[in-house]
Amino acid sequence: MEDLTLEGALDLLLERVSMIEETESVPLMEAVGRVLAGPVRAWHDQPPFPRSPLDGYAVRSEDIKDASPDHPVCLKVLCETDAGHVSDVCVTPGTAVRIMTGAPIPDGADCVIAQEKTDYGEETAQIYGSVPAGGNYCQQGEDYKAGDLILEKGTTLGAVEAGVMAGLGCSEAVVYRRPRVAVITTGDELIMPGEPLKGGKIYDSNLYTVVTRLKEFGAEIVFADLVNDVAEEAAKMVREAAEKADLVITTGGVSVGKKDIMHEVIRILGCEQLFWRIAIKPGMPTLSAEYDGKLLICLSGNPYGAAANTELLVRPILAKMSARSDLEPKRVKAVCENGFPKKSPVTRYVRANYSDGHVRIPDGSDSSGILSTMCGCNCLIEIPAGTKRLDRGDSVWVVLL
Ligand SMILES: Nc1nc2c(c(=O)[nH]1)N[C@H]1C(S)=C(S)[C@@H](COP(=O)(O)OP(=O)(O)OC[C@H]3O[C@@H](n4cnc5c(N)ncnc54)[C@H](O)[C@@H]3O)O[C@H]1N2
Ligand code: MOO
Repeated sequence: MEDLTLEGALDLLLERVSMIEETESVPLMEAVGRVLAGPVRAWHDQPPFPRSPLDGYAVRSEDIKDASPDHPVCLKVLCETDAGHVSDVCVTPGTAVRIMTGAPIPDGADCVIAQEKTDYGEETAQIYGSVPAGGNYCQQGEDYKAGDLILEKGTTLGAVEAGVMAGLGCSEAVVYRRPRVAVITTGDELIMPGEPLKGGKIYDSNLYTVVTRLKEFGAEIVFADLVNDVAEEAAKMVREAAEKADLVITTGGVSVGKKDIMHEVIRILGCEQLFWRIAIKPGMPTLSAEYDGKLLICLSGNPYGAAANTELLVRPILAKMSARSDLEPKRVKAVCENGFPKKSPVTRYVRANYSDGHVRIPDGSDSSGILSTMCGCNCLIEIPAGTKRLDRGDSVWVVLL
């Protein structure tokens, strides 16, 4: 099993999950990042009426065709119409309606002249220029027409899509339910941030890295807790978490030490083990099983290993469950701006910064146990198994975070 590649591990995991088909209606304000469960069609024209794109006068182009600063045309101003109000007057030969940006253009007018090209008259207005028919005239439905397909089923809603739906009059969006994920961190050494630091203890950082990243991927976190290195307790917690979740992620306790309890947890739960060990670093001892029809993915406890494998292993699973192609890992080619001296007996993923075709490895330790040097990084460099070293100028694949 040690020859299992990342792709092989992903195949084993992905074949056991499917897209969540359940749907729900959510307030549009909270719908960003959610996936539309059906197409959105317009039920009215946008804009719903012809409107003025500027402040000026709604006129008949015919009336002002010969107007110029030297030979102004004088029109009778019938009334004023502002945005949000409808005027029932009709612009007839020799007349105009004072109009503000966004107001409906009254019948009879076929163009709008900007107020800067007039004397701003209230009773009568001197017009100093001409506008062709249809000039400064936003047609009803120029954005979209009733019946038009506005957003396709499967669209991941962003801020712009939310605005477009709001423009249509939607206050809710019908979307697929989010994947429910449980996160459990294991280790006698762990204490929660906020508690006093005691001898031999460290703060639990994985719970925060993994939970917050999964939230960024759109998961609903239904369970998040830490547990001591006691297999029975951890098994109880996994059982409880799996009742609520579609997917259970744990960190720690997967290697070969006496306290690496996750192997025992799997036995206690009577799980089908899918794999243990992947030929990647970090994350070599990753363990996976299926429990009660749900995936249990046990990541390495090393903080960088947990963070990197949340990207490499968990993210593609959530992409599939939530039908979010925008979550699929993106790989690009880049040229190294600096080198990496270590050998890579297995495929290695090194934290780095990608910009404009170039990639730079940060100063400081690349160790699996160290997280701080990952701050500000936006990619993982994939160093193929068997590579002796990376040099400046080498071309590499990077996985964007
Ligand atoms: N004799 C061997 N020892 C180890 C091997 C091996 O092949 N033979 N593999 C090493 C590799 S590679 C890895 S990766 C680690 C994986 O260990 P575990 O996943 O079992 O993780 P732990 O031992 O529980 O923790 C590792 C490290 O990370 C710290 N940790 C754990 N959880 C958290 C957390 N939630 N927040 C912050 N830090 C955490 C923990 O204290 C350890 O220092 O095994 C190697 N050993
Ligand atoms: O596989 Mo471990 O996460 O390298 O250090």
